[in-house]
Formats: sequence, C-alpha cells, structure tokens
Amino acid sequence: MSTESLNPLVNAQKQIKAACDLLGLDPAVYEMLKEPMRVLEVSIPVRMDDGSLRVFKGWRSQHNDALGPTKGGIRFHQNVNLDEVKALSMWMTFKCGVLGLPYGGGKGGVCVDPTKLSKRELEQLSRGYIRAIATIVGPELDIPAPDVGTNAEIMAWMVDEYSKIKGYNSFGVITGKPLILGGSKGRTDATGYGVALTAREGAKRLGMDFNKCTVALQGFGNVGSYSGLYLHRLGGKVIAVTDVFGGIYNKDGIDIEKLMEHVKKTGSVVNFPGTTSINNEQLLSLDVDILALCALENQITADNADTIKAKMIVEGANGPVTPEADKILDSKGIFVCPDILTNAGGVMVSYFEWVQNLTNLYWSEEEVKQRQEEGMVEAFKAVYDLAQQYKVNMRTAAYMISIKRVYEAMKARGWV
Ligand SMILES: NC(=O)C1=CN([C@@H]2O[C@H](COP(=O)(O)OP(=O)(O)OC[C@H]3O[C@@H](n4cnc5c(N)ncnc54)[C@H](O)[C@@H]3O)[C@@H](O)[C@H]2O)C=CC1
Ligand SMILES: O=C(O)CCC(=O)C(=O)O
Repeated sequence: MSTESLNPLVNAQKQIKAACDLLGLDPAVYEMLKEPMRVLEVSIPVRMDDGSLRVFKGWRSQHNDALGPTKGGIRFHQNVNLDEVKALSMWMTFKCGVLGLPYGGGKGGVCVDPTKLSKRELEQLSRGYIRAIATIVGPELDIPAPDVGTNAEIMAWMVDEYSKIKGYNSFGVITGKPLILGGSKGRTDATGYGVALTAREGAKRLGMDFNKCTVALQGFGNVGSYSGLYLHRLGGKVIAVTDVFGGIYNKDGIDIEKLMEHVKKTGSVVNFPGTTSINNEQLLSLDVDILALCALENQITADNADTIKAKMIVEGANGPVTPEADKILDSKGIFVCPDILTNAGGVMVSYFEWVQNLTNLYWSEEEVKQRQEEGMVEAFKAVYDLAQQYKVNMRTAAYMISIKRVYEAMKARGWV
C-alpha cells in the first residue's frame, strides 16, 4: 500500500501549487488559493418519521469569488466531510476559470445517506439545509446546484424554501431546477454530454477513430448515465459499466438507453440482461480505448494506476485520479482529460440557466447544446495547445489557464 494522501484537500492543494510554480507566481497567490475564503458549518435538525429528532451536519464552502459569485453543487453522501467540501469548492473555482465563466467556486455538502431517508425526511433535510445557509447564498452571492445524491426535485424544495425566506420568487439562487421552476433545457444531461464531447476531442488529438473506440464506464448516476448515452451516440461502444452495487460487461456493447430504464426500475446496473458481471477493480483495468470515471474521488491511486490499460481517461467525476497516480499514468503515456475541463458542462449549462433566470428569456434545447459544444471545444483546444507548448499534462495546463485568470482578477482588485 502506498503512503499517498487520499485527502482531497491535500490533493487539490498539490495540483494548485504545481500550476502556481509553473506560472512563476508570487507565493502569496498560492497562499490565497490553498484554502477557501469562507466556510459555514451548520447543524440541521430533522424530525424523523418515527418521531425522533436527528441532527445532520452540513457545510457550504466558498473558495474564491474574484471572478464572480461562487457556484457549485450540493452533495448528500454519508462520507461528506469538511475537507472534501473545501476541495470540491476549490475545484469549482478552477473549473469555472478554465471555461471562462464569470464565477468563483463553491460547494456544499451534508453528511447523510439520502437513500436511507423517506421522501418526507429528505424534503425536511433539504429545506433545513438551505435555511441554514440562506444568509450566504443568493443569485449574486453563491449559487448552488445538484451534485452526488441530490437532483432537480431537491433543488425545487430548496428554491421554494429560499423564496419563502425572501418573500418573493428567486429562481436565480439555484440551478439544476425542474423546467417548470426556471430550469434550463439541457441541464440534466449537460455534464454527461460534456464528458462525451471531451472524449471526442481527445480521441481526435490521439488519432483514434471514435467509431471504433471501446469504453468502460464507472458510475451510472446523473453524470455516468448521460456520459454513456452520449459516448454511444457519438459513436463509441460502451462495453462495461459499474455502480456502487456491482457491474456488467458485454464485449459487443451495452444498450445504454435500455440500461437507463433498467436502473430506473431496479436501482442498479446489476443483472442487466445479456451481460456478465464485473467488479469495479476489473472495470478499471480493462483493455479499452476510453475509461470514463463518473463516480467519486480517489478511484485511481498510486496503488492501482499501474494496472490501467485504457489509452485515455475522461474524468466525469471530481478528483477521481490522485496526483501520485497522475505521475504513473503520465509515465505510461495515458492521456488524462482532467475533471475541471471534462465535467465542466454541468456548470456551463448552470450558467446558462442562471442567465435565463436573470433575463427571464428562455432558450431552446438546440441553442443550449450548441453553445455548450462551442464553449467546451474551445476550452479543450486552449488546454491542449498550452499542454503541447509547455510539455505538461492536460491537468496542469488546465490549472495554468484557470489560475492565471483568477490571479489576474485578484490582481485587478488589489488583493495580491
Ligand atoms: N451532477 C453534476 O452535474 C455534476 C457532477 N459531477 C461529479 O460527478 C460525479 C458523479 O456525480 P453524479 O452523477 O451527480 O452523482 P449521482 O449520485 O447521480 O451518481 C453517482 C454514481 O456513482 C456510483 N458510485 C458511487 N460509489 C461508487 C463506487 N465505489 N464504484 C462505482 N460506482 C460508484 C453510484 O452508484 C452512482 O451510480 C461526482 O464526482 C460529482 O461531483 C461533476 C460535475 C457536475
Ligand atoms: O452546476 C453547477 O453549478 C455545479 C455542478 C458541480 O457541482 C460540479 O461541477 O462539480
């Protein structure tokens, strides 16, 4: 076992430091960026269905708002902790920076297994959380969205609760909402669509014919399922999928639309007809062209990086590859499309949603998709070209672009 840290905060700090050093920035810039500017810790009491009272712990972290209001999802998961929320908010700053969005990074989380709550309990928790952080969020301050364990329905409860506090409808406070409450067309599938677009751009640069690419997919929630769908629609063949319960394999390809229906009915990819079973470890080391990581952090570490055979990794999840694993993958010539670029489609369309809320003018799905594709292809090109110029990997190049933007905004404001 390696002694590498699996603390996402430590790993985010290493990534930022590497890019600050390459850019030759004053050490004060790293000092500004290595921790969030603000974190709120909250306790949320919920009356459970059996009459007992449970108190859940939650956080909202606002990393840096030099470029604009902070933005980022809310995670409901049993392993959520302060360092994870901080790291996720830091990754949001650099994700928005690499796409050129007028936002800084934020993230929220509650330590809870949402699958163990009844619908009423989940609604009470969601409303309690937004009440607890209401003083530090707002359309011009900090704009949450869905992440692991949360969805459009939860965003609807939160926007309703926040609007009650304000005394008027405030749709621009949260994105990823249902369409009827000011949601944007194309937001639900935006992250997955972006993952597939990034894979397509990466394959082009590697001289791979996308129509012949095989794909292994880890995670089949919001990001994983739509990544699979669009990877398939763009021509790739998804041959293996895992989720937290297990996995499936078929060398001739898996019908993703049917798999989505199966998951809706059964709650998991397991036992999908026409497939054999596979575990997570086996999936990660499959000999495929593309490995799409769409679950959680720390999936490829110093301990298993050497077993990876894919030619390209696309990080749909945040932080799935550790810095030590990055070095090993680099030495094996594996092309890694980093999270802050690859999964940025979600926040990009969230930005479109917020713009629509602020202007009260709503866009067609076609317009959303077209703008997303343009934005992501342009960002990919900028990162790829810089990586070639500096002979660094795609992650470092993405951080260099992003940190330079954040630095210039901080400098213009007189912060550094
Ligand atoms: N929802 C969004 O718009 C965005 C999400 N992300 C990131 O993408 C990742 C996934 O998020 P969502 O799809 O929204 O969450 P989700 O809650 O909808 O789905 C998570 C998926 O990961 C699976 N999973 C969990 N632990 C696993 C394990 N150990 N092995 C294999 N599969 C496992 C679950 O079974 C589920 O299929 C997270 O890292 C999140 O931060 C990034 C950008 C935007
Ligand atoms: O849509 C958003 O605002 C943020 C999505 C998110 O949490 C992420 O990109 O990790």
